[in-house]
Amino acid sequence: MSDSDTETNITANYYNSLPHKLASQTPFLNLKLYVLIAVLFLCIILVSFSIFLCVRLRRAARKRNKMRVKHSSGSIPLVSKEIAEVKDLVLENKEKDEGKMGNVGFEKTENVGGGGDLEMGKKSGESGCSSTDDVSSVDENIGWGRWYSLKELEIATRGFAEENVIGEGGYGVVYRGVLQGGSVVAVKNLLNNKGQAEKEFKVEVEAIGKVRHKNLVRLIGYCAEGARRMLVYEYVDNGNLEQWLHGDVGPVSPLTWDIRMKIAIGTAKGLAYLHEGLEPKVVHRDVKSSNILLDRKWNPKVSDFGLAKLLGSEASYVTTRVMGTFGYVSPDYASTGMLNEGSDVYSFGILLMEMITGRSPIDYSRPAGEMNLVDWFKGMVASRRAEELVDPLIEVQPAPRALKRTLLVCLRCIDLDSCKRPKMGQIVHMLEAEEFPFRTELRAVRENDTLPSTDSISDKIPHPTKLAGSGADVERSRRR
Ligand SMILES: Nc1ncnc2c1ncn2[C@@H]1O[C@H](COP(=O)(O)OP(=O)(O)OP(=O)(O)O)[C@@H](O)[C@H]1O
Repeated sequence: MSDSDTETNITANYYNSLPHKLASQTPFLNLKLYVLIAVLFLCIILVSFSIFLCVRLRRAARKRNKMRVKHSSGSIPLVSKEIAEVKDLVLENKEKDEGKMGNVGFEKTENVGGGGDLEMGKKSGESGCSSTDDVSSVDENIGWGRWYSLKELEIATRGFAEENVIGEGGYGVVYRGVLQGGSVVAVKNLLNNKGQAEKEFKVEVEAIGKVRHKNLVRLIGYCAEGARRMLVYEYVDNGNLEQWLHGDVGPVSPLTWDIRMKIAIGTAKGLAYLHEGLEPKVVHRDVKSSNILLDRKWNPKVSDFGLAKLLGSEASYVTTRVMGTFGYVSPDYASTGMLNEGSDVYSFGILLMEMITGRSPIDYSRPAGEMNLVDWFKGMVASRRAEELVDPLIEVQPAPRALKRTLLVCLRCIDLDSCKRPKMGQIVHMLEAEEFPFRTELRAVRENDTLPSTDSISDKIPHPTKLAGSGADVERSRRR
């Protein structure tokens, strides 16, 4: 091979080599190949990063949505982060306790005069829901409300869109919906949780389907299609009491003393109707601030009847599984499983304390002596520091007599002896009556120079945080 041949070969090799190819110009904007490759590589990295970012942001938004309650005005306070964490802690503890409980199984009950199972009133052969055009016949069928088809509720909630989520409870997600006629409703889409949805569904329909009271949230219908169970309620547009008490409302709470009393009295009226105005009577079993919905005029409406029990007159009801929410469950019900309306009265007493003080029943973020509201409350009353109990976010202090009256109602509601607790109807009168405390109560106040019952109550009320571990398995049956 000649020298010139060798040179030609070397040149040819060079032109075929990778470095040369990379350095060669491409038709795309006359860019060199390696520049083009670098640009492409950068683009791929950027696109992947954007996708990753989108996914993360969506996940975070979904998480936030779960914690948040959305409302049309956007002015309703979110529950503060502190409270949310405390709730999580309580839940964690509960879950541990439930774990300890093991598989207790179904609620074993001895019900004297209970309500029995609900007949769903479904026409035989139907798939479960009405269609829009058979509304009138369905109305005849169930009397108090109507069935909704899945399709109707899908349209009302825009396909159960995330932006229509109002909140999420242990039994499912609640959506805001607008029905075809324009009326606004809340749709609770029950989780299909091993028959629990069916149970909650039946209980709610049975307990409040026919009930009409301005202080009880109205159930206007339901949907049962295949395995889907949904409850349709009137929409209450101003959030719930928990949000207003523990959310971020700034230095002054919009809930003045008078508004709080209006809420307390309305709630008491709603419960009095359940206990004293119905046959069989209804025990709510989950009276707490997040179950008190509020309208724009601060009218309260008791909601969430998923744990309610129907008790016939003279009914005594024993359950091996105590239901309710940590901090609100009465000690006697927790330890014996004996259920009567006194359990709701106790929870109402705790709720009233919460309204006076602005504190949660159990708050792990507080110093040890203040974590348990009942203990702290009693201690303050006993050491005659009742004025210091009032929520610092209340700008105008209540009149001493009004404060005394309300504190007295609290203490009577949480009497360890459930028979000594007042009935809800009496509580309404006590809260409304200007002349209450009555002469006898005042005498006791004068004699003790403090509020009556305090001493007798003080040592007896068990620490609610101890309930779950003390053999009384407090089970909220919530299922997150
Ligand atoms: N009829 C309604 N109108 C407006 N908001 C409602 C209505 N019913 C429920 N909500 C809101 O939806 C959210 C979830 O309610 P839900 O009753 O399912 O759960 P919860 O009471 O918060 O928890 P749980 O049922 O586990 O005790 C709450 O923030 C409540 O304020």
